Amino acid sequence: MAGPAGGPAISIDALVVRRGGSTVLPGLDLEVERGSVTGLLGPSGCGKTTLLRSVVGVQRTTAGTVTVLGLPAGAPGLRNRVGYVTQAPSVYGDLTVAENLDHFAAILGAPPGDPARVTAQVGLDAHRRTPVARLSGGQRARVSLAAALLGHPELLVLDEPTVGLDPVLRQELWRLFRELAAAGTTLLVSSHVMDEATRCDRLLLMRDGRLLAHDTPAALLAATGAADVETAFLTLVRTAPDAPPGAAGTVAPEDAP
Ligand SMILES: Nc1ncnc2c1ncn2[C@@H]1O[C@H](COP(=O)(O)OP(=O)(O)OP(=O)(O)O)[C@@H](O)[C@H]1O
Repeated sequence: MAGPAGGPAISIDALVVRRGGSTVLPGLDLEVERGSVTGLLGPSGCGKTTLLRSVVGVQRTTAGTVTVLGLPAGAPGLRNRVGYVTQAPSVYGDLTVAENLDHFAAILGAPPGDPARVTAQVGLDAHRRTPVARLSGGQRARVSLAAALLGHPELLVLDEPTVGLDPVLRQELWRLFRELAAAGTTLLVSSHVMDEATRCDRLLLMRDGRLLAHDTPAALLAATGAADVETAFLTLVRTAPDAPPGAAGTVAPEDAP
């Protein structure tokens, strides 16, 4: 069922996506290695969520191919192998943390003990019996993350998982992401927060649905001569061929992520 174990986790070839009458991804190529943390960075509206949706197979695509763990994105065989956390928490407010996780574990056929394991991983042990509606926004986001960790997915696709979290929690979550990658999980993580970029193995810098760069943080800094990833990004934006005026996601300095 699995693709070749040594193959890339994600392989995208000439992907075109149109949404709402405009072309969001005009022809994107990408390979993501297994067991790595790849950060997807770019201004609001540049197409990050659209790319993540394409990887998990919930986005209607116009052309191109998206291969995930050796199978077409969205294939039934990937259901238990890919975890996806959207920006909006996707858990039931009227159920407790434990009830939510028991519910999703049953659907996935996750092993017994998995709900307790993932609850501890996201630091919500003290809230197991709390209805999700009574949690803070950051706690709710961690319940969604816990649900995505059920069953030990090989690929985790996380859309801005640290939004609304305080610095301590962000640091703890990044520690968890690094632990998961060290154990062989592949993570694709979108973020607006450039200081999180240095925690990634590789960075995808996106503008107007195009990848301006795909490299290690150190190589990006070396190539641009910038002292930090935000400056490197702006340097790349200035030197990249122009996008059409007013195109979605065009970076203005004050809009830089
Ligand atoms: N449901 C939709 N229907 C039509 N167009 C959409 C829809 N969702 C997003 N778009 C458009 O697609 C483009 C890319 O949106 P996308 O959500 O992928 O960007 P993003 O980089 O994830 O933004 P953000 O960082 O704000 O979440 C935007 O121009 C947006 O207006």
